[in-house]
Amino acid sequence: MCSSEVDCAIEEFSGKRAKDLVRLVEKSSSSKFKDMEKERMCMKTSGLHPSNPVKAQQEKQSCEGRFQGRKLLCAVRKARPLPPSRGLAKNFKVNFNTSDEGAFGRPSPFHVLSTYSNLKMTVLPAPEKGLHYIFRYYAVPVLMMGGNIIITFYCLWYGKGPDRGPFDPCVMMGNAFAWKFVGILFIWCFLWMYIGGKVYGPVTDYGQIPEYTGGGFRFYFITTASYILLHIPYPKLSWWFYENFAQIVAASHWCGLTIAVLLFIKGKVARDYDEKIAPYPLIHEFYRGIELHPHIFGFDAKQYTVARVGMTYWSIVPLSCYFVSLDKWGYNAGFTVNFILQTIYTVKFYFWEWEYMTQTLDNTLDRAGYYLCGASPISIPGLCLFSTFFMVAHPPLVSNFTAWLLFVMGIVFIILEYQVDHQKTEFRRTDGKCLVWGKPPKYIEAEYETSEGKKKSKLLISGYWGKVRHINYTFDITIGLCTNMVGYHYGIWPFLYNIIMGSLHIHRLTRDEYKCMMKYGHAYEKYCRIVPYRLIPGVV
Ligand SMILES: NC(=O)C1=CN([C@@H]2O[C@H](COP(=O)(O)OP(=O)(O)OC[C@H]3O[C@@H](n4cnc5c(N)ncnc54)[C@H](OP(=O)(O)O)[C@@H]3O)[C@@H](O)[C@H]2O)C=CC1
Ligand SMILES: CC(C)=CCC[C@@H](C)[C@H]1CC[C@H]2C3=CC=C4C[C@@H](O)CC[C@]4(C)[C@H]3CC[C@]12C
Repeated sequence: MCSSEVDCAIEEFSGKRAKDLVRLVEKSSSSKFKDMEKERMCMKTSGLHPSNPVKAQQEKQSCEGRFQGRKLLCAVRKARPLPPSRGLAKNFKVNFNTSDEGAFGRPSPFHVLSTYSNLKMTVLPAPEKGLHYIFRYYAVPVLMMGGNIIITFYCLWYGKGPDRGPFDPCVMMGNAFAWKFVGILFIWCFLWMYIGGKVYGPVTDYGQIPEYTGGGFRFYFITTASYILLHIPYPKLSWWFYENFAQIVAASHWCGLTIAVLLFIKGKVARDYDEKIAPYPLIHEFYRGIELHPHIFGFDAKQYTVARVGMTYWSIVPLSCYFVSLDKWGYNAGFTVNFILQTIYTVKFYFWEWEYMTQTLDNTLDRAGYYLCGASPISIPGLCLFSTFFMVAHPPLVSNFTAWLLFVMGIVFIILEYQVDHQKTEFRRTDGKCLVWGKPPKYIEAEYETSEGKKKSKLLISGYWGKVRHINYTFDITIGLCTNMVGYHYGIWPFLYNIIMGSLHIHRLTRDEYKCMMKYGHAYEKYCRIVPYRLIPGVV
């Protein structure tokens, strides 16, 4: 006999495990994290823990009762009916009706767009079908891929300035110069993947040790120097580059798309690791990617497409556009500032490439699909560097003083962003035995589960990481603003990168927090309580 309506509902749900789960949840002191914590606990109690994919797969059936969990919670809380489906995670949400808002707040609307890729798709059962499913797994990939192409080519046409002529869709096929240029660039980057020692990333939960090519800094200098030296035999090289830029981006896009298709086929038929992944609609898998660290021709696909091909554009686009602008208009303080800041940002990237490859979400959470590998060869030159291209035909009108003030601010933000990223890397590298702002760091001990059992980690609460949870994103946004602000007289156009990357940053931070919450549970909740702000101290 059940002693109460609540217990009846619990027994009806799935026995003692569920009862423990709900009681634990109800006891939880902080309700702002209940949704996430319940999700974790349901996964644990039912064997569906994210870090135990194989076991999870075997026991997947045993979580059948989770759908009744929603019914159960209504009884437990005598609450309002649950809100409509939120897709993937919904199946585990035993109680969604928390009225508390807090540091973490309600699951953000940005979750809808999230890929949650490293949360072991194995353990997350296929989402329920419905409108939300169609939107998230069909519409979002199509909109992102289609939108990316349409916006890029429209902007590249418009950015050419008053003498642009009518829009010609044939640019999307490239031309002979563009294909030669892109062919050489891709092959050059390809060859450099074999030069330089090996660098290893953190072992994944399914036992893969990601392997990357070192020597990024040397690659950057030799590539940039070679490009500059090529101007001796071909003095008009920068002009050719600028005049054929849309075609170059188009050819680069076809190459990126081909790599994304190859990665998709490889993920379907020849995975490097037998990581169990739940099936999703093909278009979503293509967009999100299937494998986490696929190797093609013996090297890491994400490093090749993002850190080598993509970031090479970040070096040669500003260089070419600056040469052309000098030729066309002479010295312009605004353009000079834009060029120098873009260049320093690239140098900083290569200086920090190892940390990018081993520590960042792109490489620990995101999979190798269209989003990273296919889009980088088009989006880095076409969107990230659009403002620089745009300013060739629309020279900045800011005063020298404003331009150099923005320069100083940009440099300060680049240094700050580097310090934030480096502070975390050093802290993790030394396992907390380092100085942060001259003092031994404070941290929260966190624990997470992997297929080899429990592991320990630390969450830094000193230094920048003790002030705001994603202050590196804030600095990244401000670097972009200082770089492009020199063109503000031309309205919204120079800020295209800021708008798109700003949205990607917000999407990214929700994915990151979701990942950390699932990985560390209460420890991350504690971190969010100690450091309640996400981007700006005292504000948001
Ligand atoms: N210009 C551009 O287009 C973009 C630039 N960037 C830049 O790249 C850099 C890296 O960004 P990204 O990888 O997204 O994010 P982060 O460098 O913020 O890395 C997030 C990860 O760091 C760990 N972590 C979080 N909080 C703490 C803490 N308090 N102490 C210790 N470890 C913690 C967690 O991983 P774990 O599981 O190891 O605990 C978390 O998943 C940033 O500087 C960002 O601005 C990023 C995106 C786009
Ligand atoms: C669909 C669409 C528009 C996708 C664009 C995705 C990519 C072009 C970007 C996604 C993540 C971006 C980056 C992450 C981190 C970086 C470190 C920073 O120091 C340099 C820039 C970058 C490599 C940046 C580049 C663009 C992305 C790969």
